[in-house]
Amino acid sequence: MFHLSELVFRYPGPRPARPTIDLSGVRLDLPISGTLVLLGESGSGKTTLLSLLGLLWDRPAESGELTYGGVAPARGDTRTRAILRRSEFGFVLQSAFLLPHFTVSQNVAVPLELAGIDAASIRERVGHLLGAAGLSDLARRRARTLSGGQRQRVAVLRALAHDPRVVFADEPVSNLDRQNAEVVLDLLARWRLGSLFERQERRDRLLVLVSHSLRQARKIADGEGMALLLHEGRLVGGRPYPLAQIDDATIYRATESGLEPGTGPQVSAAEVSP
Ligand SMILES: Nc1ncnc2c1ncn2[C@@H]1O[C@H](COP(=O)(O)OP(=O)(O)OP(=O)(O)O)[C@@H](O)[C@H]1O
Repeated sequence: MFHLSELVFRYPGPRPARPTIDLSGVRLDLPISGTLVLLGESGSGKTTLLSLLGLLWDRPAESGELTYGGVAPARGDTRTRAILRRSEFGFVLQSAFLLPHFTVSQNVAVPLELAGIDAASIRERVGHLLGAAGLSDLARRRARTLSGGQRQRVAVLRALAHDPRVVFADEPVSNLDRQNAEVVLDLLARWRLGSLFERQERRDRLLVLVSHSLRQARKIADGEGMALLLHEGRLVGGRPYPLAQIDDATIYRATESGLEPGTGPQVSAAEVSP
């Protein structure tokens, strides 16, 4: 469970007029299950909120509280953040930060090595993942020689390799052609639902997804899922909505009229517990 309470965040540097993320008055409990889509116009704070949830900022929020599994790493506690990130989370960020001089296999193996898994099991799992992504032929290629689409597939495998509890994906298919996009979406869905690793439990993984496209988000979430709709760093309606209850007109109304949390867009907001 993520728990957020009154979270306010500003980037360091010249103090902007308003915080980048302003969840004053908002308390959220987000279970580790299903898909959580961060929606909103460009600059609304989606990537920033994703990086806060992913504990990528060693500088904590300006005020408020964020805990994961009951743990709130203290200011400056970079070690706890790093341990949680590498054991519990996987990241597919906008630029695929692969290790350029490592091979494809070595890149995918990184989280498994960090987890201290034995060499034979790593080889087996990496082979399985490369096969699932159609990358077996490229196992020995240096990452720097890959195309953009290949690189993104490797980045997704690396994010999923240790079967993390939460995967954060920031526009994971926005720069991909249809074929590569299908592969990436399929891998994310199979990880979440367990079939990628023959995991029985289907409901204990969370995909946090940033997307510009409601249609794409719906597809990835498989018709289910919750959405946080951001506008200028604030949470429209002050709560998550079922993805199925949001349409493009809702997003347009919310972002055009600058609705404050609480006044909400015209979604039929049945009390929702995400
Ligand atoms: N490292 C940074 N330092 C200072 N300001 C930043 C930084 N990163 C982002 N911002 C600012 O924070 C605001 C929110 O940015 P963010 O990237 O979270 O938005 P977004 O909704 O993900 O946008 P997009 O859809 O265009 O990716 C923007 O005004 C942006 O200029």
